[in-house]
Amino acid sequence: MLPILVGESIKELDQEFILSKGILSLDLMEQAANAFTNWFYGVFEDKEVQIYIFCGPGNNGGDGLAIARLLSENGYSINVFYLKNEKDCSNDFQANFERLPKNISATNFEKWDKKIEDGGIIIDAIFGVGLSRVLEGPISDLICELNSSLATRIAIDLPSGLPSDSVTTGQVFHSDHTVTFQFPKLSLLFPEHIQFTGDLHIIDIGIEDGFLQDFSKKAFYIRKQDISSRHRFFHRFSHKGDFGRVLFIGGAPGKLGALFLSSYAALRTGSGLVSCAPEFEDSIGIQVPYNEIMLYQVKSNTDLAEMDAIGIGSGWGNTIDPDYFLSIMIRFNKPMVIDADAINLLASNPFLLQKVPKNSILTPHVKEFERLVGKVANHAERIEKAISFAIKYEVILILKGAHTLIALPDGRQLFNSSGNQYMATAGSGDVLTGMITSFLGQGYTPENAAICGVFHHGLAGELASESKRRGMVASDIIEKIPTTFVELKIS
Ligand SMILES: NC(=O)C1=CN([C@@H]2O[C@H](COP(=O)(O)OP(=O)(O)OC[C@H]3O[C@@H](n4cnc5c(N)ncnc54)[C@H](OP(=O)(O)O)[C@@H]3O)[C@@H](O)[C@H]2O)[C@@H](O)CC1
Ligand SMILES: Nc1ncnc2c1ncn2[C@@H]1O[C@H](COP(=O)(O)OP(=O)(O)O)[C@@H](O)[C@H]1O
Ligand SMILES: [K+]
Repeated sequence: MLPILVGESIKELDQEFILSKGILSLDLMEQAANAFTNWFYGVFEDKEVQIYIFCGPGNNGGDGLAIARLLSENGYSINVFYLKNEKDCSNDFQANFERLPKNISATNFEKWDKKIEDGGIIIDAIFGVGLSRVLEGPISDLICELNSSLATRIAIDLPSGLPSDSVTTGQVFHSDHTVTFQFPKLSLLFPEHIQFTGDLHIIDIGIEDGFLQDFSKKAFYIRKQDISSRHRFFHRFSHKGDFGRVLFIGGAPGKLGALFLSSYAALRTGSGLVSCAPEFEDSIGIQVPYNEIMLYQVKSNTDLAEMDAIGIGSGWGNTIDPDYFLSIMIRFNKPMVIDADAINLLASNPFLLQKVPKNSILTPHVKEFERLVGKVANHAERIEKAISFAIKYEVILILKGAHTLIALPDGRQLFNSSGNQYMATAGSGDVLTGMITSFLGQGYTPENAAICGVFHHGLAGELASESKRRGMVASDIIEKIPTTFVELKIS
């Protein structure tokens, strides 16, 4: 998985990498500028448009100057604006300033006539990871002016004004695209920063993943290539018992659909035998809309240990007796998947939290999470609370949303890359519960079940939205689960 570096380690990385390779920081800047322009050529082919590059005094500005040169050599029309005179800028800024071709006009930003031609592109190379304080004065005014323009806006490494791993209260560049180097900066994954980040592109500037590993052992970004090694593989003689027997408990009157969505998602994820136990006094007469799903009744003497995994909470309602939940946890006594109303039950009966089987997987959305841990001010605090919760209760806490966070009991934090906004539709969380429970029942470790469930769920959502967009519903995600195995070449 791709390490996410925070704080001082970002600066150390740069230094150690150039030392180990025996190259200059200027060479690494050139690699970064080449990686950026290669991305740019793929997205913006029209060389007639005017490109306005705003360069700060540090190495982010240096990147901007190197990019200006490369784009100009490739036939694009470039206008450069700098914030400080050359002699007050970083060494690599100065070196790239000297290298600017004569045909590029470079002007102090205070002399800018504030004109942007129709269809123009603004590239923000003002500040990157070296931001040291909130923006103010003329720089803040400049960003405000740029944000009001109709141009396409692109940020290099980070939108200027955004700290790399915390929230900000100041002015920030609003990007349509953020092209960040090597790994996502943590703050780019915060929901409250979406208007600053725009579409996130992580580009490789030549620092190997192995090299990054030494700088972060805690936070990681889950990508497509991280998934297949976490899967179990089945052979020709595998039988349905090998694929696991799973049970879903939930579905109070009026909320049966949630239970069926979880159950059917588990079948599509590969479970051998799927049962569901709706929360009805007499559930035997209930029509299950899928022939493959069995009805089950949880009685006081039912041997739940015969199940390989249990997913509990989808549409369970708010009238469940906490002692009933406790008896299920005690009788099953293995990691289980706890979602929705089961999470609400834990939140209102904290004594139950101590009884949750170790390594269970909790999947709250933001509101359910706040019921568990109290109000939070921002996503940075939410992440901290998720980490502490997972460590304290020795569970896997999956905080759902864009870039879903998987907080592990050993303190590691994994951020998901798959999925999109069209997944914000009723029942899509129930589908996730079904998928994770299915992998758990197929014999995956809780960590691998969580990672595979979250990644495949997001990928299924992406595939379903290709033709459905905002009309996508949770059942469409389920129908695309099998295709995710094809896409990832999982048998
Ligand atoms: N890491 C990598 O792998 C690679 C990194 N590279 C690039 O380097 C970038 C980091 O460069 P960097 O360290 O020079 O910092 P940068 O963001 O340019 O800003 C520092 C300057 O801004 C100033 N300043 C700060 N805040 C301010 C404020 N609020 N208001 C006003 N001024 C403020 C600060 O001044 P000071 O705080 O000292 O007063 C200093 O002059 C990184 O994001 C990436 O683009 C690539 O080239 C190669 C690979
Ligand atoms: N913008 C988004 N990007 C990626 N995934 C998203 C986005 N919005 C929602 N999702 C995913 O959709 C699911 C929604 O779950 P949840 O809120 O529990 O829905 P419900 O309660 O309706 O089942 C989560 O897995 C979440 O990660
Ligand atoms: K920037």
